Amino acid sequence: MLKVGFVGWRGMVGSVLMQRMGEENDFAGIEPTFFSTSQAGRPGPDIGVAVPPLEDAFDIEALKSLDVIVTCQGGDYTKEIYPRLRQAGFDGYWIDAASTLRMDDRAVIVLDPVNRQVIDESLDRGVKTYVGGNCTVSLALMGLGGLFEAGLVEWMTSMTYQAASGAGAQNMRELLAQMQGLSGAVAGELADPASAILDIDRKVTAAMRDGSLPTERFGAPLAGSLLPWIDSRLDNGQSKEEWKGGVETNKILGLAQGTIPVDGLCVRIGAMRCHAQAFTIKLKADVPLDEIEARIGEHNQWVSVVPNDKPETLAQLTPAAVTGTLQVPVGRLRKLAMGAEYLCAFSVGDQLLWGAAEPLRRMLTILRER
Ligand SMILES: NC(=O)C1=CN([C@@H]2O[C@H](COP(=O)(O)OP(=O)(O)OC[C@H]3O[C@@H](n4cnc5c(N)ncnc54)[C@H](OP(=O)(O)O)[C@@H]3O)[C@@H](O)[C@H]2O)C=CC1
Ligand SMILES: N[C@@H](CC(=O)OP(=O)(O)O)C(=O)O
Repeated sequence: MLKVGFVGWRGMVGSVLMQRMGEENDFAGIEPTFFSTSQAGRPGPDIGVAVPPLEDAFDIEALKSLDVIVTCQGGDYTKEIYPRLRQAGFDGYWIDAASTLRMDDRAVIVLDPVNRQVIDESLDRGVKTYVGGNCTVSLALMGLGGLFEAGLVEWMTSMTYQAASGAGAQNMRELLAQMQGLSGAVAGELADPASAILDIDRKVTAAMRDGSLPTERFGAPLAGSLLPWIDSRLDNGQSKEEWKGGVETNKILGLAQGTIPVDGLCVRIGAMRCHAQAFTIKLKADVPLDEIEARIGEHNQWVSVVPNDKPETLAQLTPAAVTGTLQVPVGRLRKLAMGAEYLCAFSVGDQLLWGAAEPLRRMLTILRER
């Protein structure tokens, strides 16, 4: 039985991972040990069977004794522990949610419905480091995998609408507190159907600008607004989040860097945990729309094609409809006015499931079943 250590299981991504592993009965086939950077000695999680107290996540000797380490603890932890652990002789598998090692030559980015072949070949070659992809990248490939698999994509832009959860649990709370602040600023007017909408708008705008909303996490009001910048700036003017779109897509697909250019703008919006993306896809040929829909819809069991009409779109293609599910609907499929090889599409996906925890859970299953 595989000895598996879990680090970061208490966090938001880790909790979703624990939940999914419970739902899929994944703990049955492994011998789990739970670690913490701050709670060593405290009771472990409730996984249906007794588990020993939490171990110290900085204890290299304890970590070294494992076959597999799954970490959702974050990049700082990976930066500190991974090199020390490998140097100390750890030869087991390292499965990680953080971006730190993604572009490292020793690591494979895992998204098995899309790149199972890359994963299997890497396992055969003895690769021991497997990292989940950036959430928007994984969700784009889960949705449009059928087009990439058929070699139809010449280039793609992704304009994102990213949820607060991508920035962390505290950011989700801050978004809600901002919403509360805005509605509180006009509570009286909202209760009075006769109040003037321009008065309401003026007060809401004033609340957004007068510093009364909490902005410690996002740095600016997100509720009632949006933030067209995610992560740090690179020298070429891209944000780091935008850079990941190109480099991670090609790496996941097992292609040389730059083979399929992918770029766009990444924008934070006031959704809770579902990322959405609007794509412009330059096809290599004028493929009919029904063939495109078939290729997208048949690629994996989680993707679905939403008919390009308003009622179906509002019912199926929104964060409200998708959140908490593994579904990745793709809709608004039509050829753009630029020409028959220019396709647009819109997709939505839960960024904590396929965007973070699910690829890791499935990588552990692949190891367990080998
Ligand atoms: N958020 C996201 O959407 C995505 C995140 N990731 C990666 O996953 C990493 C972790 O992200 P995320 O899960 O959002 O991080 P969290 O901040 O939710 O959790 C990280 C760690 O914080 C510690 N912690 C301290 N206080 C608490 C508390 N009250 N409740 C729970 N945990 C607490 C826990 O470690 P301990 O037990 O050691 O104290 C926990 O494992 C990120 O750094 C990123 O690298 C990857 C993809 C998406
Ligand atoms: N940066 C993403 C979330 C995330 O954690 O991404 P990454 O795993 O690439 O650091 C967002 O803000 O929505």
